[in-house]
Amino acid sequence: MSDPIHETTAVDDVLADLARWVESGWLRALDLALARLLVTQCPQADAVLPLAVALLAHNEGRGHTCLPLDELLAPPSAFNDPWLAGPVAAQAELAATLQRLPARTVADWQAALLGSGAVDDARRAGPGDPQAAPLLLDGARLYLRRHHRDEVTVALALRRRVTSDGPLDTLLRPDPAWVRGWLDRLFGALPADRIDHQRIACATALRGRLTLITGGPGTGKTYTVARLLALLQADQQRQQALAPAARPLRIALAAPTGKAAARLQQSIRSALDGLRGPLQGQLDWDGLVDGTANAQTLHALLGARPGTRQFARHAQRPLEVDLLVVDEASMVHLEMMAALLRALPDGARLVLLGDQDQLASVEAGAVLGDLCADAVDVALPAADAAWLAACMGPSMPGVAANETANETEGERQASVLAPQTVQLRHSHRFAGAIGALARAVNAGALAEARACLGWPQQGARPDRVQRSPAVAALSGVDPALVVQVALAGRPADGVVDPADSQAAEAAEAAEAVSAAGAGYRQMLQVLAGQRPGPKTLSAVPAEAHPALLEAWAREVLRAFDRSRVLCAVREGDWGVEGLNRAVEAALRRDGLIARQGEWYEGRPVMVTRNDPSLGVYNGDIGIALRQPPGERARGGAVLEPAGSSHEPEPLRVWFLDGDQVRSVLASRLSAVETAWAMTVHKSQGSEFGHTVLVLPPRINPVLSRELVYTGITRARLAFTLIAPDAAVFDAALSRRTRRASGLRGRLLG
Ligand SMILES: Nc1ncnc2c1ncn2[C@@H]1O[C@H](COP(=O)(O)OP(=O)(O)OP(=O)(O)O)[C@@H](O)[C@H]1O
Repeated sequence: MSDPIHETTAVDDVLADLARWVESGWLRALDLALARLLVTQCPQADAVLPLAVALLAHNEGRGHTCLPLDELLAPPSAFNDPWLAGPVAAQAELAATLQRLPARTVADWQAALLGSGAVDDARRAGPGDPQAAPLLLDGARLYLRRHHRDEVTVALALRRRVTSDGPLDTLLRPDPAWVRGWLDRLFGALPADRIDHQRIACATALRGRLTLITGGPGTGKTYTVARLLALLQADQQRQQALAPAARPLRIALAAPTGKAAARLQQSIRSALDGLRGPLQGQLDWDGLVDGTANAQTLHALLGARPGTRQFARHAQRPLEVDLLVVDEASMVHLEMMAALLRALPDGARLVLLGDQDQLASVEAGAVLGDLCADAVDVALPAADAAWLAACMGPSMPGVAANETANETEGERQASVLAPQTVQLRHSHRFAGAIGALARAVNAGALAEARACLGWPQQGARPDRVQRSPAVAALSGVDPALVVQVALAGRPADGVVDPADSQAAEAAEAAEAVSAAGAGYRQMLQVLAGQRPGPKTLSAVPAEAHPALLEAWAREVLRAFDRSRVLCAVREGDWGVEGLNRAVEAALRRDGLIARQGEWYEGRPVMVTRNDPSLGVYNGDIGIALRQPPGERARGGAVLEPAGSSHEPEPLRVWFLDGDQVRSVLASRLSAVETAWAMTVHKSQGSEFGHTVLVLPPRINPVLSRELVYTGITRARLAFTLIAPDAAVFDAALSRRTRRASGLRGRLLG
């Protein structure tokens, strides 16, 4: 390392390798640019620096928050792990580059990086140091400075919530018998031999300032939270009776996307409606209903400032809430979680809901997975266990809150969040074939998953294919490649949303099996057939026109949600781009859409960038509709006569939030893409009557068990898999997504 000529050559060699990897497409130009920049700024740096920087940036782009040097430098078999990404050939090249460098061990790399001038030691670095280097080394993990800061913020804030005495602990705790009485009222009396994790979640939340409720789709997370809200409201009223100065409970509901927030609000509202009758007179319902009337996106809750990473709410100007419920927490990335925790007052309760087995957030971090990773199936500390046992009554013998607890403390170091984490295990929605497939996929049980799909053995081409010409015609896919999984069917225990009456379900199911193509055709038929025409409009006063228009838009949007094509990848014929083109072509051929240019009536679009001034957020889905002739809408559904103008009415894009619709002029939406097909990533937080999952013909780094599981669990009634090669499905199931992060380690007790 002392020979400057050798060093320069080694750096150049590494840069040349990186440039080649950019050409071959597995490294981004951006990764190389960052490596070059730091080499220019630190001319004395060892050749380790550009390689580490490029790999760190590459990892960051794939959702990892750090570069773990120990894993990078482990023998090749270990770094074959998909987290280091890239095709096999790239991994071989990387191995060759690593071999060429004189630095071999983690200690060599640490010394080289810390001596480069571009990397600070996290254990010595001060937070606001103006001389700070752009990168931080924390033990064997290399970070971009901001990821390190966010990770430390999240870990410290969560630790504080579960370990220190906060304002909640000074409040008068309810008596366990009082809690038990309320749980019986909210959930019904419990058979003596049953452990009910939904009740455990409520008792856990009552005691602490942080509760994590995880579980697959339909396991009753929202059902539980509605009851938790009622329980906390009852507790607040109890406290107000004892200490009249105590103020009413201030509740906030939030989710990462507008769609998920609307779903949360709707589910909570209908669950509370169901409780109101039995509990009339025992709770301040108006207070509770008012407090839960408005679920927001996290961006809106925190006051996102367009074009910056700043929020209006932060530690110095915290949120004014006593209880914050965040749904779809698996989609919350590290930076957002850090911002949320900074803005949340110490005394407030935080309840995170999500499915830890789903895909992690698009941006860096796998926060929910990290928080829950060690938190399930561990024995509880005695005090927590005693509290739960007292609240649950005889149904909870001894101490095991997580009844499969099979390790004692000391055998495994568990997360400090373990006592505050509850996993719901019983799906109330998925009892049929879709549920069986989702469970098999989540467990990586290939034989079982293949059996659900009608593929008898590994390596064999499906021999029991149910052909679906509608999907095939729509997407230009060979019908032999389409496999449909049976309908979800009615849940075995008969639990069905009131809205899903049996007749509607049967009709919808029959429609669903005829595949997404039929679903889109049906949506376009609703669009054309239910449009309020001049005759309908002239028969009612002008003030009633907006409501008619809104009802039409609502029906079109609901019809669109009955089916959806989801893709694993974006590019190619089997990706979002190709399938969007194929669907458009098929619908145009059938005369169902009249595409002229980019915009056409019936075009479904997804917003790709937040625009608070228009009230649209990344992930929102809307449909372009034209007002009936002679009417013109401005600012939603406020109509004005079009006068004598014969210009076509402008297209407006309509969005559905729960039951509410709103619209924006299509010409004002600059960041949107067509959404006949969308990625599984973007579908998180939504569900569709019939989901068609399309896998690419070749194995791709994005394929994983979590991706397939997330795709399947978007289906409510029917699921169709289009897999050109069964081996791709097998490969996806064999790969678990792993995200490099230090968060899990920072939360160990
Ligand atoms: N203990 C229970 N008793 C009766 N019905 C229940 C129970 N728990 C949940 N359900 C019902 O099961 C269905 C699914 O519940 P819920 O929507 O709360 O699940 P979820 O986990 O929030 O689902 P998702 O992840 O899809 O949002 C709802 O119809 C709900 O009313």
